[in-house]
Amino acid sequence: MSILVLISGSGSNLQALIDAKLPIKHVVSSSPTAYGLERAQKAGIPTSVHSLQTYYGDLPKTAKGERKAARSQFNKDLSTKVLELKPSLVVCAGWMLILAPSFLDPLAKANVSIINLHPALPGAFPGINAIDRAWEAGQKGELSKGGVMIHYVIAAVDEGKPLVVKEIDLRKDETLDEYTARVHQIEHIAIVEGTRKALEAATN
Ligand SMILES: Nc1nc2c(c(=O)[nH]1)N[C@@H](CN(C=O)c1ccc(C(=O)N[C@@H](CCC(=O)O)C(=O)O)cc1)CN2
Ligand SMILES: NCC(=O)N[C@@H]1O[C@H](COP(=O)([O-])[O-])[C@@H](O)[C@H]1O
Repeated sequence: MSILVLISGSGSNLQALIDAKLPIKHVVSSSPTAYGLERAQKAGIPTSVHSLQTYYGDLPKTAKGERKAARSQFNKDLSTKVLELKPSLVVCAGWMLILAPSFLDPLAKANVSIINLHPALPGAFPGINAIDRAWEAGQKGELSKGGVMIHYVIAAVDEGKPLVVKEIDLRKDETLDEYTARVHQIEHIAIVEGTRKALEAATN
């Protein structure tokens, strides 16, 4: 049993997985400057970088067709790299790119599940900046609960079946930084719990 972790940034959730002694086989970062790469290397975990910018090269943003093709190849090549490493499970721990069917389909065919950490409750604030959006809704009195979930990854972003859901109360007298710090604390618990659950499901 082993997991492959996808990251894009600081890697504090990767660090939670490392500290919990989960069987991490490899870490792939979408960014060559992600601090999470240093965390993995310090823990003796092999790493690699798979950068979308490398596939885009000098293509201008107006070259929509060529960029779409490049992004599909990025996803296909990522699936090849991942499947060559034969993980039991892929964990998106702050992976900040939407995964295309050219990645999802080969993994589904190989029965390799993918899970993701998302800092919101099921059905709320899909996509990026979910922490800020939840906090703002709380400040406006529109929402009393934020949260964190670990969910299976499907093509529809952040709509896969939840594995772990943890609610967090939204407080009017709390700054964004204070709320964010609480969310991160819960994330680090949820990602270990969710990864253990998904690993168990993958082996049964
Ligand atoms: N097909 C799926 N891909 C991903 C999922 C998913 O559920 N299905 N979860 C995400 C993680 N994530 C939220 O939890 C997320 C990350 C990034 C984005 C996004 O819009 N990315 C943009 C780039 C954003 C930017 O850099 O400013 C993009 O990919 O073009 C949405 C959701 C992981 N992938
Ligand atoms: N939609 C996904 C998303 O927004 N994920 C966010 O990326 C961060 C990664 O932090 P890390 O690199 O320190 O683990 C996490 O805090 C999580 O909220």
